[in-house]
Amino acid sequence: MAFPKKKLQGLVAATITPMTENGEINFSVIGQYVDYLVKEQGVKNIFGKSTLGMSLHVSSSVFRRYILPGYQLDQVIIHVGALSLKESQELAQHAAEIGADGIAVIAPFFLKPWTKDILINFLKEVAAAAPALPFYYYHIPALTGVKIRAEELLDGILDKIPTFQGLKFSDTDLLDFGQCVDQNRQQQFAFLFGVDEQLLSALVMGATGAVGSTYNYLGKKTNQMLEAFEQKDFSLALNYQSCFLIYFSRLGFGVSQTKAIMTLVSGIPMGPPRLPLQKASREFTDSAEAKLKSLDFLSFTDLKDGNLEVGS
Ligand SMILES: CC(=O)N[C@@H]([C@@H](O)[C@H](O)[C@H](O)CO)[C@@H](O)CC(=O)C(=O)O
Repeated sequence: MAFPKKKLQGLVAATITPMTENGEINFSVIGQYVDYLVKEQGVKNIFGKSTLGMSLHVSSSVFRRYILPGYQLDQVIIHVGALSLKESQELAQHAAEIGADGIAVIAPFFLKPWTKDILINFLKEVAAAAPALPFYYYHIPALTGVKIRAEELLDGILDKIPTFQGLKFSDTDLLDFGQCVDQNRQQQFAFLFGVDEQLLSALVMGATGAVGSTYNYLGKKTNQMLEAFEQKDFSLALNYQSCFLIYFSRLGFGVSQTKAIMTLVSGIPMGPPRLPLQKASREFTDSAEAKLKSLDFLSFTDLKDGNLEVGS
């Protein structure tokens, strides 16, 4: 099936769901948030109802707000995985109704599929509920507990799911990822990597884009890494990735931490997560703030020379 939309590539921010202090969705800052992503971080695609955005806790109607005209987003992909097939299908239909550019689905994670064929049959039924939308499989075995290799799943997938357009691969198994790319080159799928700390390695393996939490506040820097990679300046690209590894992985990447970091960096109040997740502690926020200041966060000076000692 041919879709009119251009291929999803480059960076895709897994959306954070802004909330008020009492746990309601804070619709009033969504416009500001989108503006920040596009203008300050150079990130024009979003992945809604993401893991980071507390997918199962948040209604899909929230994403209507991201699809308003004038927001300058290229693509809004909505994750429609749920606890039952019927619910996933309803979410898929809803995504189509509100004008999403694509849907993504994780493997069912409570009563789990145990073979490739069972998983494919499930995904096929969800995809069929939104036949005009590109479909992406969201592979995140550490959270779903479904360990079927992505490479196995992709074998012959277009015969079953004609709307299949790509893979969001949130796993550290680069061999599996590389095989997915290698064995499907002719298909022009989007191979979107989802472990931000390893993006450079995934680019080497053929990633065509990335979906992740850190692109909310590190989008600009990661775009510079993509550019360095494109220019074959691998040493500079490695400096960006190392800077990320050395400094940011120490801060922590959970939902609460990401909300706290994003609030500090963007100035947009992201609020607390919903239970059972806990708000980042005061200690975390204070130390993150000090760390970001000491890093001269917005400039990351001296990267070009490989000097990673920025304010450490
Ligand atoms: C488990 C998890 O949340 N992984 C993140 C990564 O972006 C992750 O936060 C990052 O690599 C830092 O560890 C994404 O793959 C998840 C994501 O895109 C989503 O929220 O749907």
